[in-house]
Amino acid sequence: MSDELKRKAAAAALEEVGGGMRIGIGTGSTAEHFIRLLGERVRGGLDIVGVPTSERSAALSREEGIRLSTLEELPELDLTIDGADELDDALNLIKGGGGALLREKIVATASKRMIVIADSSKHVRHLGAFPLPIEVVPFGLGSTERAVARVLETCGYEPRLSMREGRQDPFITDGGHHILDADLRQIADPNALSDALLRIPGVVDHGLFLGIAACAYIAGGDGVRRIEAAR
Ligand SMILES: O=C[C@H](O)[C@H](O)[C@H](O)COP(=O)(O)O
Repeated sequence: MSDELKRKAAAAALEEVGGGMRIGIGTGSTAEHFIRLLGERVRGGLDIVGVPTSERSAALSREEGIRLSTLEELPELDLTIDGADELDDALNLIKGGGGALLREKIVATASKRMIVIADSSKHVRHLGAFPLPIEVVPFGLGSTERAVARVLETCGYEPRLSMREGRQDPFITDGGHHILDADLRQIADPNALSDALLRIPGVVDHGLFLGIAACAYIAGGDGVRRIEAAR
């Protein structure tokens, strides 16, 4: 069911893709539906070029016959279409459940518009039930973890942190970093938390995408809704 909803959200967002566009290609199970549907359109003659947000999405896009480029060749994109782990009414997001948050944020902010695709279970009143991914450099990991815990406490959260594990242990992102997942339950002030985390030198970025998404296609039992960010 949820997989079918993800496909419906992806199909609705695909309508926004036009010939000649430079498209940021997201990561995750919802984005994979988008990549497959985009591949069908490309094989049907649609001429676009994609910039993938992960090695996984790059591999699938190539299998689908989608022409790929980089932000070095194309520093500005027309549109990025990507999934999310959580989104609220203002279209603030938590991303990074699949570990691709850094490239996803770079690609989304290099785009004129970011469109989120999700099933309705991802649409929440307040962000935070999904653990917030925090990407950290391997050097100084112990100290960075302590600094993150201190920042969480200062911001009023219990510092429930876990090092994400992967096939290699710990998990390694496409950029060669690790991920700390912070179980915050509910994020009261996402902007304050974002600023505080980004002041820690060992933190590369985190999964809060604030004021980045322009619209979302959310698929539920009653169809696909399109929500615009109020700005
Ligand atoms: O790092 C992964 C990405 O941020 C994904 O877009 C996010 O985790 C949502 O993935 P899914 O569509 O599989 O729920």
